[in-house]
Amino acid sequence: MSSFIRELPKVELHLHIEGTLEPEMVFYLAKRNGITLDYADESALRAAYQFNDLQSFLNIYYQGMQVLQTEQDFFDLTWAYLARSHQENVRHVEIFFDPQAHTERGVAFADVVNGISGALAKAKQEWGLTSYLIMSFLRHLSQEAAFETLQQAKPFKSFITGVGLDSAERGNPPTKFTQVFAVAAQQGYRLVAHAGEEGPASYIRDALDILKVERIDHGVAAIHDAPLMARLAQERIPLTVCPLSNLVLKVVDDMSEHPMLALLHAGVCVTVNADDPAYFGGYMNANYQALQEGLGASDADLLQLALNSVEACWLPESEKATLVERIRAHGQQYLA
Ligand code: HPA
Ligand SMILES: [Zn+2]
Repeated sequence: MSSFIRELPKVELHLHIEGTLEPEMVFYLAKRNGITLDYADESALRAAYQFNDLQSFLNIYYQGMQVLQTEQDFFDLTWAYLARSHQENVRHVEIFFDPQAHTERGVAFADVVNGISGALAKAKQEWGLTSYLIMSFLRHLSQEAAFETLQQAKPFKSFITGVGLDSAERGNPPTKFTQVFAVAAQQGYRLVAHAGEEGPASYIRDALDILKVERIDHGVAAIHDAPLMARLAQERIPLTVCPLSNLVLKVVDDMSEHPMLALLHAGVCVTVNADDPAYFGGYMNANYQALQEGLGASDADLLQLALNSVEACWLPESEKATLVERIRAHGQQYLA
């Protein structure tokens, strides 16, 4: 790992907190909560992390998170992620959580949000690590279920900045959630959606034009649609791209075929993110490193990607300016 990458100030915009659940914590929480697991030990669990596509990952992902039961569990999970991020010089994060994956199992919405928010507040206090929380609807469930979740979120509105859309993409188009996104916007949530990960470029268009999202999560399918790519570049619509995720879930066959640099050099506001790092082999630094070693990204490319993340994030302009200054100073130190 180069010191350029390690010391680069970073912003993370596409991270599922449940996707940071490391096998060690699965076993620790299972024991604490009196849950028996189907795996003998941590390495047996890790060995089950063999994915062919998004669905094969989601099956393991929803299974693993069943050890998350109490507010303290959500606090500990989030705290471990933030400590790791702080170590990797991540300065600001905008993270997803999947409330329906927990309330469906009988966990209280309040326990989920209070646990996560408590850790976010502590990281801000201790390290100045800033954050926003994004509530993601599961797209394999109905729009009605999403409406119920939006209702449950009402008392916690001050802790939740945005609404997103994740889980199984194919067959669950953005248009399935048109009304609930419109109501969420009226309530003051900012909007994002996963689109164009496994699904077609048309899902990216529909997320923009029908759901009215301001950022696309993944969006790599845009590489197959030249007019869409031109529009993304022209309007500087951010894509929160996740290189190691795309490799592990076989969205690309090899990192050398990843569209990140083609999108970057076409002027699209692409950003680097970890998605579900416990499952995909690495956190932020590992994703930057994969782009450098596997795709041949230069330090100047990585610097631009980090600047794009600041442009794409939801911090107030004054805080963005501070981050831009730090990243540029880092560039001057290394690239002069
Ligand atoms: O990458 C993802 N795609 C869709 N749903 C998800 N839920 C967690 N990670 C993902
Ligand atoms: Zn994701």
